[in-house]
Amino acid sequence: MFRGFRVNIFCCNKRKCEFVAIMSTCLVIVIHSILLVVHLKTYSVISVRSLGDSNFELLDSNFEPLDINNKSKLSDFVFSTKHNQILNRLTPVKENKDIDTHLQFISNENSSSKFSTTEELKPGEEFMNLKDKHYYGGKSDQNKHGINKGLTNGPNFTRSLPDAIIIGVKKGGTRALLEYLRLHPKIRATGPEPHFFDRNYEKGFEWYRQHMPTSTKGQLTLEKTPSYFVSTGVPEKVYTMSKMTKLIVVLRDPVTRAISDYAQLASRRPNMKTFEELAFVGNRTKLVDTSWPIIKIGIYVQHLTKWLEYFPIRQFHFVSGENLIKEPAYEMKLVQEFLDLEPFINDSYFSFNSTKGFPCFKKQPNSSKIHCLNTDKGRLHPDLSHSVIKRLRDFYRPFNARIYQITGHNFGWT
Ligand SMILES: Nc1ncnc2c1ncn2[C@@H]1O[C@H](COP(=O)(O)OS(=O)(=O)O)[C@@H](OP(=O)(O)O)[C@H]1O
Repeated sequence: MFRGFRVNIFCCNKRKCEFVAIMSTCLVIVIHSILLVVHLKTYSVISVRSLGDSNFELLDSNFEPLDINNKSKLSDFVFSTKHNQILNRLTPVKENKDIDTHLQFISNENSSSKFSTTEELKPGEEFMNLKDKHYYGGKSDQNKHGINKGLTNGPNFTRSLPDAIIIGVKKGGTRALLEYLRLHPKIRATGPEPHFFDRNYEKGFEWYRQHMPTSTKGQLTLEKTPSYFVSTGVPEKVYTMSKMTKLIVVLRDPVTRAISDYAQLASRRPNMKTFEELAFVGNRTKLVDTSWPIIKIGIYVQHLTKWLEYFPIRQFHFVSGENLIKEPAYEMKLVQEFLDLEPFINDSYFSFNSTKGFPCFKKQPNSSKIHCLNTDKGRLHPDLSHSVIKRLRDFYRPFNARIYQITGHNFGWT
């Protein structure tokens, strides 16, 4: 009877009836798929950004920070609301020797049929690609250039363009400085280098902001990309973002900096020419080859002059790369002053590791756990002859003298 009723209502003949049945089934499938996608997008995936063993943030599927006290949101996941317990439920964060930021993309345990795999993302590249796909809105405030300074993601969280940038120099000790600065509760810093002003500028400031960590009111946002110091056009672009940006430069003896840079390159390219072959030109004259980027980076005054066309010298802070190793707490005191921060990072955070020959640090002064930078920081340098070193020192001396004058600081490079 029911069959007859359906046929009477929808179908004039059998073929038409079959057609209606197929179309209805398709419609139901499409509606289900849409609902599934909406559900997945909204609830089923979260990411976790680990900032260290006890420090991390949870982001929802739109990469909005999750308020972990908001149980209604978390109830979508089978997680305990305690930080460590949440972390324990993830596949272990891959040992991160360089304490860079790691992201993990995990499935909602409630919806294993939808996402059955756990995908681990590498820091940096993958993190950025993934985030490119997402955009989240929110209230924003604009600076005088019309660029949004901050984007509000709820009552407490904001992603802000950086207040300060460690712009250089490559192999100066920039990673150490950034990791030390992270110890300060008023500082939020990116792990990977965003390379916004030298490689990703065309992606726009919104892209840049997405790569900044979340921060709360009163916290400073920071990033480090050492190539900014020497890259053409970067000073103007940073100025366009904000002429108030504070600029930090870690300067290291340009001779040891060049050797360090070479050691890094050579470690990746086994058949590389020797340092001497690359650093000098002319068989007899043996002039220093200023076109070799490794040499060119060390002519600090040339690069700084370009920055000074846009920023006054008072907006820079120069850290001695050598002293950052000898007296990290003292250098940190100066940086904190420059950033108008309470002096928080002091001697009690550092512990010199004589095997490594470098300071390591604790995340809490009374903690027994000591963190050191990866072994690619503090590499063995190639042995160069005295005459090679002397020629390089003679070459850099006049440029160094100008740097001492401009910065008002004698770095003591002989
Ligand atoms: N605490 C601590 N641990 C290890 N290494 C330290 C530290 N402080 C400063 N340094 C020095 O940092 C040098 C690497 O500099 P960067 O971090 O700026 O390098 S990079 O540009 O980001 O590749 C690195 O250079 P090399 O020694 O030539 O490897 C170190 O001398």
